Amino acid sequence: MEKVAVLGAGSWGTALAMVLADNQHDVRLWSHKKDHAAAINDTRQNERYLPGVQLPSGITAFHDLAEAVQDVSTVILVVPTKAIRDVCRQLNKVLDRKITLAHGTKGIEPGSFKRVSEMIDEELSNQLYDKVVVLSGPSHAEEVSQRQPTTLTASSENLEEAKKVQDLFINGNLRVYTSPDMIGVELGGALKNIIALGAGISDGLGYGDNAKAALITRGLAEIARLGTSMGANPLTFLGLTGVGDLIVTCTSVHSRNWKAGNLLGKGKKLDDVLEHMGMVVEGVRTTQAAHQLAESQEIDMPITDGLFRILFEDAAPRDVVDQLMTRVRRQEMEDLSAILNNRISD
Ligand SMILES: NC(=O)C1=CN([C@@H]2O[C@H](COP(=O)(O)OP(=O)(O)OC[C@H]3O[C@@H](n4cnc5c(N)ncnc54)[C@H](OP(=O)(O)O)[C@@H]3O)[C@@H](O)[C@H]2O)C=CC1
Ligand SMILES: O=C(CO)COP(=O)(O)O
Repeated sequence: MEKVAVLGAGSWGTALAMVLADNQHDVRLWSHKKDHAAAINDTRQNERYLPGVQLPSGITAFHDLAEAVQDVSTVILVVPTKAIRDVCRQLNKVLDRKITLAHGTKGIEPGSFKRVSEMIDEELSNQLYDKVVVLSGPSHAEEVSQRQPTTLTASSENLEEAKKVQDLFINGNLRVYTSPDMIGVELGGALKNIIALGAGISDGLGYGDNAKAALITRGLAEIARLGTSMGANPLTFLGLTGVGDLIVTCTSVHSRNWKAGNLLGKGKKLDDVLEHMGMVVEGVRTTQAAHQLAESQEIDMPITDGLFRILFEDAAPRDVVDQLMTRVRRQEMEDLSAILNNRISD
């Protein structure tokens, strides 16, 4: 049994805490809100984020970060991307020894284009951990909390650290693989949220399965182009954290990104949609970041560009679909082939 702190008491932090408790670990679930931590301990439920789910007795909620991380061997960060830097700065003040550091957050920071592990590396004192581990894959909290079969990948530049995280989480309901391709795993998890917004819009507009399959596969093509140019292994995008997560997020009723896109497709305004959601919709900020990143890398990302125009320039979704359908004729794999050829010749 290990003492593990899960920082972020939203739907995903709570579901991951449940897996750890099922595996007999002593789990400290940290909420930055005092009344939220107290309510979790009192009711043994996280009513706001996972309503109706009974929490195992191995989970204790904390509001005081110092108490939450006291004597833990591992810290799992599961706050939204925009909160990562702030929580790391708070951790510097309260951690007093080296721990295994993992995160389950899916995003890219606008402006800096940093992946979550890069943000952590910039903020957290390097004496406190070795290499960050990312835990990612097709995994909605609602199903994990019902102990339905799910798969994840733990990736790190230090595979021993990834294996520690694999050991902590793996059980009969949750199969955890490892991967050395941190860049590919983090980018796949972050970028699929953009395509899921697009899939929701497509459904909201009343388009059918053909359109969604096209979005998923052409979305995967542009994710692979950007990811490969950033140094990822292109094969990673064919795995759980690439096409796997893309499928689940574009097709599941649980997806926050799909739901937000669906409301946009039905004509709702972005601000109203985000207010209505009440949970983080990472794809919105990631669209901004990926749009900037693609421009700086000179990578063609037409779906991401279309999403950017819908979200930030008030473009009409139907017009964006028309523009995507009438682009210049292409060979299906030409851009990715060119990027791979460049990498081989470098
Ligand atoms: N939900 C899922 O199924 C999955 C989510 N993820 C990823 O996990 C990450 C978290 O998502 P999820 O749990 O769904 O999000 P939720 O919206 O369900 O919860 C977010 C949690 O983070 C808290 N929070 C927000 N800002 C801060 C802050 N500055 N400091 C501390 N805590 C903060 C929120 O508190 P408050 O109540 O105050 O807002 C809330 O408890 C995202 O990157 C998401 O993409 C990955 C896989 C699956
Ligand atoms: O990453 C997820 C599933 O793997 C969760 O996606 P949503 O944030 O769209 O719900």
